[in-house]
Amino acid sequence: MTPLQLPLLDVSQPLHPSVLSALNSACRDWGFFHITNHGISKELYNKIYILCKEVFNQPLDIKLKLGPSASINTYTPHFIASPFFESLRVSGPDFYNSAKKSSNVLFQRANSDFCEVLQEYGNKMIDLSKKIISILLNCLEDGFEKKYHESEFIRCHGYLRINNYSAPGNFDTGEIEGLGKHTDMSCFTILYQDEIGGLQVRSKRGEWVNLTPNEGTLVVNIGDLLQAWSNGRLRSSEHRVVLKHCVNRFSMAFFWCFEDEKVIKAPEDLVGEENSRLYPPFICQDYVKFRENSESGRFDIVGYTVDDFTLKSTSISKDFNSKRSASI
Ligand SMILES: O=C(O)CCC(=O)C(=O)O
Ligand SMILES: [Fe+2]
Repeated sequence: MTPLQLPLLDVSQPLHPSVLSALNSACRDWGFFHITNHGISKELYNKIYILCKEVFNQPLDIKLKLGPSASINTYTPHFIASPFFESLRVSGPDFYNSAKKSSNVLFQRANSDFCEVLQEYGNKMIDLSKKIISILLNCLEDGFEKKYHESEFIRCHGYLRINNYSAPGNFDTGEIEGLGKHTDMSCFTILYQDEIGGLQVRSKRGEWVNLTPNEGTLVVNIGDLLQAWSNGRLRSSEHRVVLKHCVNRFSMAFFWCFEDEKVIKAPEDLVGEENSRLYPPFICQDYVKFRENSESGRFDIVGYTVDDFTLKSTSISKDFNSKRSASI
C-alpha cells in the first residue's frame, strides 16, 4: 500500500494560491490534509502523554466511575469501540474544569498539572481551529471567509478525545482494528497521532490507504457537519485505526463542532442555480442524537454518516406527508 501524498500547510504563513488549489483537491477527494508550524511543542505533547498515561493506568473500577453508566460519562472503556481502545473526553472551552471533574474521581483530588496542560492544549486547538476554518472558507470560494466566518462559525466549540490503544498480543489474526470505520461528527478534527502509525483513510473506490505519521505535523480531517454545510464540496471520509502486534498507540483528536441548536444549511452560493441541495437543512443536535441512538452507545465507531441521516429524515418526512395527505 503506497502512503498517501497530502498537502502540508504551514499555518504560520499566508498561503500561496497553489497551496490553496492543492488543498481544494485534497478536501474534495480525501477530506484529509496535514498542517505544520501549528505552535504546539513536542514538550507539551510529552507532558500530556505522561499525564494521560497516569489516567489510563488507573484501576478499571476507578475508571468505570467515569464510564458510560456513570453521571460524568467522560470515559469510554475497552470493548465498546474495540477490545483495544479506551478514551477520555475533555470538553471546552473550560477544559480545566472538565479535566478536573474527571481527575477528582480518578485521583480523589484535582490533578492541577493534568488540568492546566489540557487547558493549554485546548486553547491552542481553538486558535488553530479558527485559522483552519478561515483557510477552508478561502479555499472553497473567494470572499467566503468574509461572508461566512462570523455569521456561520462564530459559535463553534470543541472537545478533546484522548485515545489510548493497547497492544494486541502476538497472534496471527490478520489486521486488527483498534478503532473501526467511521466518519467524524465534527466540522473538522485536528488529530495528533504518535509515531506508531495505523491511521487509514478510505478512498472513494473503497481502498484503505495509510496516513503515515510525520513528526511535527498534525492531521486535519473534514467531518460530517462541514460536508453537509459545504453541500458535499468538502468530503468527510471514512477512516479507521489498524494496530500492530505488541505495540501500544496514543492519539488525541480535537473535534471542532457547530453549536447544538445550529441549523445546518448550505449557503445558496454552494447550492447553485439548479438547486442541487444534497442535505435538507437539519439541526446539529438531531444528527448527533441520530448517531448516538443508531447503535446504543457505540456512536463513535459505527459506519453511520450524515448521508444515512438524510436518507432517514427524508423517508420520515415523505412518510409523514403521505400519511398527512391520506388523512385529509
Ligand atoms: O487514533 C486515531 O488516530 C484516530 C482517532 C479517530 O479517528 C477519532 O477519535 O475519531
Ligand atoms: Fe475519527
